[in-house]
Amino acid sequence: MSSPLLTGRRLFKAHGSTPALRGASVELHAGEILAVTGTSGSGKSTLLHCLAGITRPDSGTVEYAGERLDELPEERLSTLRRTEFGVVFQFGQLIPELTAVDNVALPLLLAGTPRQAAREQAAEWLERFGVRGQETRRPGEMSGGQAQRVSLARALVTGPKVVFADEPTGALDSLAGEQVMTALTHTARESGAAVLLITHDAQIAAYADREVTLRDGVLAAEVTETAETAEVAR
Ligand SMILES: Nc1ncnc2c1ncn2[C@@H]1O[C@H](COP(=O)(O)OP(=O)(O)OP(=O)(O)O)[C@@H](O)[C@H]1O
Repeated sequence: MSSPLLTGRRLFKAHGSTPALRGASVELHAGEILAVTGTSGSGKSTLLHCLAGITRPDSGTVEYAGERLDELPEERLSTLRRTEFGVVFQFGQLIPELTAVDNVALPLLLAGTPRQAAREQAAEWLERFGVRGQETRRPGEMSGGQAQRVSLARALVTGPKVVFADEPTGALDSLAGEQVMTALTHTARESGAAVLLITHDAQIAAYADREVTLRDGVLAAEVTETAETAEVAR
C-alpha cells in the first residue's frame, strides 16, 4: 500500500486532568474510509480534533502529506484546514441565519470564488446530496437528515482530500442515517477523498473500508500489541 496521507503517532492529549489520548497511533490512506469506533469517552473526538489540526496534541506527531500539523503556525494550519479538509459534526453546525445554498457557498467564498459561481456550485452540491428544493431554507426549517446532507455538501464543496466526520448520523433516525452515510461514502469514493468516520454504531462503521477501535485513549490493537510485547519480553 502507498504511504499514508495522514498519520498520528503516539498521541497524548489531556483535557485538564482528564487524559483523553494515551499514545494513540493511526494511519489514514488517500481515498480510504476509516471508521474509528469505541465507547463513550474513549477519546474518539479528541483523536479527530488532533488529526484535523483543530487541537494540538500534548505530545506525539500528526503528519499530513509530509507536513507536521502539530508544529504548524496557526495561520498555515487554518489555511490547510480550509483547503484540504472538510469537517462534519453530529449536529451539522450550519450557520442558522444563512440559507442552505449560502451555507454551502461559504467555504467557496472564503477561498475566493466569486459569489455567483459559488452559489451555482453550492446548488449543484445540494442536488448531489438529494436536497434540491431546500436551497432557500434555513437550517431550522429542515429535517435533521436534510440539514446533515447540507453539512456534507458544505464539507465536500471545496474538494477536500480528507473529510472528518464526527458521529455524522448520531442525531438521526436509522433511515436518515443510512441516507447520509450512502451520500457521504458515494461522494467520497467519486471524488477520491479519504474519510475519518467516528461512530459508536457498528452498522455505520460497516460503511468503512477498515475499522479501528479506541479504548481508553489508545487503539485496541495497540493494547493487544503492548500486551503481546510484554508477554514476549517476560
Ligand atoms: N473539553 C473537555 N474538557 C474536559 N474533559 C473533556 C473535554 N473533552 C473531552 N473530555 C474528556 O476526555 C475524554 C475523551 O473524550 P472524547 O470526547 O474524545 O471521547 P469520545 O470517545 O469522543 O466520547 P463520546 O463518544 O461520548 O463523544 C472523556 O473522559 C471526556 O470526558
